[in-house]
Amino acid sequence: MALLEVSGLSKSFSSGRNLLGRRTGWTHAVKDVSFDLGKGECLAVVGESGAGKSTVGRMVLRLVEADAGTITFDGVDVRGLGGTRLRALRPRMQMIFQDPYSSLDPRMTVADAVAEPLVVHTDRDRATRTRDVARLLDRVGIGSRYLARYPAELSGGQLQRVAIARALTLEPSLIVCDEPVAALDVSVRAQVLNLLRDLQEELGLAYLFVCHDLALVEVIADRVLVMAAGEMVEQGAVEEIFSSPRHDYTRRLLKAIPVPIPRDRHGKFLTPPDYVVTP
Ligand SMILES: Nc1ncnc2c1ncn2[C@@H]1O[C@H](COP(=O)(O)OP(=O)(O)OP(=O)(O)O)[C@@H](O)[C@H]1O
Repeated sequence: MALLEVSGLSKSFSSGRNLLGRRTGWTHAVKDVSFDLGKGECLAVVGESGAGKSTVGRMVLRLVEADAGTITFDGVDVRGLGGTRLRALRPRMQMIFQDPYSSLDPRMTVADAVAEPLVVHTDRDRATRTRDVARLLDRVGIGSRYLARYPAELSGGQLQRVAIARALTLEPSLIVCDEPVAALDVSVRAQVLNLLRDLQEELGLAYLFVCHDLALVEVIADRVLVMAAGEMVEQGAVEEIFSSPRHDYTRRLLKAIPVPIPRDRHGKFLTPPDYVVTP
């Protein structure tokens, strides 16, 4: 059984109101999307802007309510869950957003931001929390001198590492990564991607990796789901889709791949100063 099974997922948003306050139309953001995601696997959801990628990720976590379809996580019908049972499931499914500046509370220190899920969802005492937070921050490459800093004092790359640590606090088995490196400087993208890859391997995490950059998909993902205008275009193993795309739309996306981040012979992204970033 897959960790996550999604079937027939659909969502429309009201796309505006006229002067009388009447709805003037609907955007069919996601139409009949289905996929499976195994434990420890990475499925990339790709497509152009507005294709419906983020909406799929948000529906899986119930941050946006689906209009139709089923979402089964570890055998549990996610759409059927209410209050307490949904809260109980939350720790196991986390999200990393594109913009770490807006995903972290500017009034919380780094230590408090990472500790917060532990305060809300566990009864660990302060000393245990402090130890766990320090260990997590260390694991994502943030030294203890940053514990008392505020988000405004950190760089984008450091903040995204803090957001990753926060997502890991409750030991999730699935993380929805919504364009997690798109807002970062090219020079730190590779570092954050390597971190995500290493964590996935170490912790057996499954990633639903929303992304528009196919150059990253080739390295980070096992399988890829291509979306256009809310619909599934095709899905399959990355090698299969990259070497023999069945659909013209996928071929166009593949042609538009920007210059990839260089990699070493093990597939690890090279980080400066191993290569020079030319803007
Ligand atoms: N909360 C919302 N209210 C109204 N329309 C929305 C909302 N969220 C998304 N949409 C619309 O749904 C469609 C799909 O949006 P979505 O953000 O899922 O696409 P995307 O593929 O992730 O694009 P991007 O890469 O630009 O984020 C778009 O037309 C968008 O404007």
